Amino acid sequence: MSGREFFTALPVSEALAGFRPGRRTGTERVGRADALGRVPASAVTSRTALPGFTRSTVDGFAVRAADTHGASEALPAYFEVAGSVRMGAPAAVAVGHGTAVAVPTGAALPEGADAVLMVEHTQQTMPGMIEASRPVAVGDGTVRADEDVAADDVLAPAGRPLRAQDLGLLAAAGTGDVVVRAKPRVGIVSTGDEVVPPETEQLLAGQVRDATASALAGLVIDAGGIPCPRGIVPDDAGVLTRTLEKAAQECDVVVVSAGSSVGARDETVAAVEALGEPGVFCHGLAIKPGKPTLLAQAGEVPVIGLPGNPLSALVVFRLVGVPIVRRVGGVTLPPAEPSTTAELARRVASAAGRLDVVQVRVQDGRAVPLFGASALLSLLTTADGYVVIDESATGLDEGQHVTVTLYR
Ligand SMILES: Nc1nc2c(c(=O)[nH]1)N[C@H]1C(S)=C(S)[C@@H](COP(=O)(O)OP(=O)(O)OC[C@H]3O[C@@H](n4cnc5c(N)ncnc54)[C@H](O)[C@@H]3O)O[C@H]1N2
Ligand code: MOO
Repeated sequence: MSGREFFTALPVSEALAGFRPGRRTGTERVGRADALGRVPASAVTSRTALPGFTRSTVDGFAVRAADTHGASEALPAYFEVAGSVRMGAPAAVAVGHGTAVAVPTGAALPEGADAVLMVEHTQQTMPGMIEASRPVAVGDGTVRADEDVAADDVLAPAGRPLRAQDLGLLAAAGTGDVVVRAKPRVGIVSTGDEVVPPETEQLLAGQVRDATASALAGLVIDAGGIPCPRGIVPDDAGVLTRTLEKAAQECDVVVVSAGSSVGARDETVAAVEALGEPGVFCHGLAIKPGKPTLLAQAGEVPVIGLPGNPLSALVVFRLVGVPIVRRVGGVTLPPAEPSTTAELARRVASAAGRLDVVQVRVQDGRAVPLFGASALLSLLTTADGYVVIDESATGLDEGQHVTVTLYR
């Protein structure tokens, strides 16, 4: 893999498609109660069919559909009620020609029945007799024994993080635990002589509390990973190299923020290069904000160098870092981000060949762009979401309908 020059910024789509480190986490078995958001390592299949028995979907009377043919208000069909089915138990009575068995919603269909008449379409004429004022077709008011899930059907595909409804289906199928990918450990390194721990009470002029590491930890958790804070490294090439080396040995992904621009103290590129083969994949992405982004590999471990400005770091990590963390954690079917469409409240300019990420507030169906230097983190906390202007566009017009990806 060849290194690229900072000022030949790589399009984001090319970076996402081309940068594919082979690292994948191992597998582990987790109980269903702990499986929310976890990623099945292989497809989870059902041992049995569900519901497993033919089931009524209405309160009514199980009958043979043929016995109701032609039934109407004027000329009802008559049935002798042979008994009733209890919930949670097999039907004790069968349905024969001209007989009906009372069934509650969800009960097992009795032998001989092939449909259920809704109670509203029947009338009791005398004790033990009902009349049906409408016909039913075979299968009406029922679900088949394998209609929800057939034996060997996939309950949850490999690579798609488990959602609440997946856990429900696993429970219905009696699946108590799942083999999932281990959560990727993501080493988070902050750099800069001016960056101090967030716990610092009093700042000297020139100092800033480490904002990026805390926010990145949140995004890592969202992406299904485990944040592994590796502290703040001063502007010292040797210390940075050793910190990154150790992080690359102990983590599945390494993220380092700041020092990847072109200033005199920007040591990150050299430190990443020192990690060895295959090395730097690209230095510079065609994205605003976030141009000084570095993608590299230490062996199979992805190393992501983010811009120093916290806003830029978070924008890039969301677009580029989160997919990498997910992939390492075995995600092949990433969840869709929540989004809405809105009318752009004012024109936004953008350069062709560059992806622009515009923070917006959404008010009354309108997306109001928020502008300010990428040094201003409060822009992100004010935003409801963001609009992406892709590489081919040179801006968006006022009144244009745009897709806003929403922050959860
Ligand atoms: N001559 C040029 N200067 C700059 C360019 C450029 O292309 N040419 N790009 C600008 C852009 S865009 C960005 S973004 C920054 C990124 O530079 P670095 O990645 O080298 O980051 P630093 O200079 O170290 O830091 C930038 C800024 O962010 C603050 N920072 C850093 N880490 C943290 C943290 N963990 N928490 C809070 N704040 C942090 C740092 O104090 C600086 O103020 O370069 C521009 N310059
Ligand atoms: O890319 Mo800087 O990351 O625009 O603020």
